[in-house]
Amino acid sequence: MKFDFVKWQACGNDFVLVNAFNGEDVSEIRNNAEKICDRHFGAGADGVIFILPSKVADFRMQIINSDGSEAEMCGNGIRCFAKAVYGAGLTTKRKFAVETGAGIIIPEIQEDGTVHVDMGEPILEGDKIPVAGFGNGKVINEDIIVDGKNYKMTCVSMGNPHCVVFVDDINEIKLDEIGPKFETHSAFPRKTNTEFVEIKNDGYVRMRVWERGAGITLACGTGSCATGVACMLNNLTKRQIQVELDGGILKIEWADNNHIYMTGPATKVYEARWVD
Ligand SMILES: N[C@@H](CCC[C@H](N)C(=O)O)C(=O)O
Repeated sequence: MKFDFVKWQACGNDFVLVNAFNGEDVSEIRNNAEKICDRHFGAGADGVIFILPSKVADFRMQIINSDGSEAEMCGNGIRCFAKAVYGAGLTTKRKFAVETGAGIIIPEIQEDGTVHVDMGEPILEGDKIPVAGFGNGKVINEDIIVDGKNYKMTCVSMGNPHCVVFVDDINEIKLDEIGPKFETHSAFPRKTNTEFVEIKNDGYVRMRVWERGAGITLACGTGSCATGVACMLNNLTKRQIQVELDGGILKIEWADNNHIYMTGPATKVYEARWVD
């Protein structure tokens, strides 16, 4: 397997980006995502992202988690994607449309190098909320028992599933122990990403994440959007907040048009060729 790739990171959430915009066959790369993401025997990444052509948008983005599973959307990834396609000269537009498993997402590269993204509307009920046993209604501040302990969860889909849990002290959460138990809990037939959130004030929260298919990561963009929505649904914050993650800070807004807007950085790390 030989292919060129570019390593990107956004708030420390890191990705191998592969350009297949001209219709290259990337099935072998896709099937080897777990090996490529391995931090000891591979390039090391939280996921592999493919730049693909689209019939309905300027581009299509596909994200494969580090365990080889496919996700519908990736918030940090789309900021990397936006700067990668612009930097590679695949578009001259700074604002464009990207087809994802969560619908059309619109990133816009700002003058300061950050990327402002229209992440679309959050989904609060229906079949995209993967919570069994709670009917099809909204899941806001509902009980869930995980590993014998009762937690209050709010479930938000940004195209991909998120379970947001508010805690008094985030430093007391043993993410590596409890994260996998949420991910594979029977309440979530499609598994879930889980965000633990401590409210600092009505405009600033601290969040740590256990990602479906990737485990502990330094940041999650869709998870930050879901966190913002959950904060606002529970009347804990204003509609514009900053989410402090282990790898950086994201600005999240739930606007009057019901769209979520996310703003944050994305940085190229290196270019390389995989040869094995
Ligand atoms: N880190 C991403 C989310 C990646 C996908 C997630 N693990 C899933 O399976 O849904 C982000 O920044 O949104």
